[in-house]
Amino acid sequence: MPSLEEQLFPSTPGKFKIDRSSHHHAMNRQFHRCFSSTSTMFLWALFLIALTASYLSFQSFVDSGSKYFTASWGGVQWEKQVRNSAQIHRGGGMSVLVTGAAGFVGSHVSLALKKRGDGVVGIDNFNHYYDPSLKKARRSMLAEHGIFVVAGDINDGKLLAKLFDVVGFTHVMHLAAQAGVRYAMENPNSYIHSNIAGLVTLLEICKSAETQPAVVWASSSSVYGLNEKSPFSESDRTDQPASLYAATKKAGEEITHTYNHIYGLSITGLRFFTVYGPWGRPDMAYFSFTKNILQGKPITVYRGKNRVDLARDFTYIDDVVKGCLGSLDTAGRSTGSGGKKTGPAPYRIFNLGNTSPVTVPTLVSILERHLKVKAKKKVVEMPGNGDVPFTHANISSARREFGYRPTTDLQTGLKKFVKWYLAYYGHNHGKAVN
Ligand SMILES: O=C(O)[C@H]1O[C@H](OP(=O)(O)OP(=O)(O)OC[C@H]2O[C@@H](n3ccc(=O)[nH]c3=O)[C@H](O)[C@@H]2O)[C@H](O)[C@@H](O)[C@H]1O
Repeated sequence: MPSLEEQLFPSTPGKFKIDRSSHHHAMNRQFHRCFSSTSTMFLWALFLIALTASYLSFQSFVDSGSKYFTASWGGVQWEKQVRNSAQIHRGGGMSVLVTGAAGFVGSHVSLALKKRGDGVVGIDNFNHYYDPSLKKARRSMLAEHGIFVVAGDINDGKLLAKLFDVVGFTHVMHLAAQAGVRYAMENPNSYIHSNIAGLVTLLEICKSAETQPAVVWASSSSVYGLNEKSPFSESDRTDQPASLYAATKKAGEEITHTYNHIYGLSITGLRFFTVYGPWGRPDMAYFSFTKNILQGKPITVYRGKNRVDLARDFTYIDDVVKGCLGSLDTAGRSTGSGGKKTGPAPYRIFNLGNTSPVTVPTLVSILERHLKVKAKKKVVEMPGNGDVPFTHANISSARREFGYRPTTDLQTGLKKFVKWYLAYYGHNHGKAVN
């Protein structure tokens, strides 16, 4: 389809063919006669100029119109919603911008903050990495508690700047990210878009704010990569990532460090260890296993080299939420203003794990017990797609700094997850109905 511009002003000379065949001589003569007088030519030129001018003004109308009509944010009503949501209802409370608020950890943290009286504004791009209807359901749940989640991308600097115009956020809880270890091989650019470019856009806005917020953000246990020293301590090496996901999270740790160093932003990076629970992520193993077991479909259980089972330091969502709030409470101020540093600010990194790894086959047997259904297991050797053989957090640093103490074992946490899953989806979710 030629563009409107091409149709009006063809750029290819070949498209303006003058038919010289004898059949059309009469028409051609008329055509020439038409142009023979200079006054007619002048009129034609005027007509063309008018046409061009009206086309150009139509174009600019379309441009400004699309900006106006497609904007999903802005306006008096919208600003009011943002302001109301950010309102603090306790003495000494904070106003927090939560990115990825319609996500798993984001929705839980938003709710916990709101419940204790802090102001919360969420932002989420509702992408299709997994079923957006679950994200929308989380947003409705948050709306019932007076939390407004703005539909927008953290790469939209104008939107972020606007949010900071409307609310003087004291803290940013940055949880928006492209998650998933193995999906990085399918869609590497989405990791760069969210975890690198989006992070930088967000930090640029934070550093430019008149009163800079303190930033707490989600790194990942995956930064330990092929580290074999166990348990993993924050000071262990993190220069051997096994996936692009891990590499972008590691890059995030370095990028946030430069913003701390140059602009005085207070930074806390949290290395989450395979977080699970109600309202969780459907792409994660415990969630997809549950779905498949209930549907009577086989599940694939990866196994490491030499038939060694894979293990994860599965961490229950409520424990992680406590860690997030503890981090926000102890974050310490950013020192800069309007892009200028006035002194050093804290830069911290904490493991938020459970300190007791569980193997994947054990995870499956716990699910079987809770679901009262036997799984059809297909055990295959771990493909080289980004997985690491095990994770195990040393959490003494978070314990020391803000009393982090996980209290939920996998058995108990999965029971709560299964209860939520059955209430939300029912027993027959996704089953073919005959
Ligand atoms: O701690 C993190 O920082 C990361 O935690 C999570 O990654 P992982 O620990 O890989 O969790 P998850 O996919 O649930 O696989 C769990 C186990 O099941 C095994 N697994 C997986 C799928 C499958 O089909 N079969 C299987 O055996 C698999 O081999 C693994 O051993 C987050 O997704 C990630 O976003 C990031 O936050």
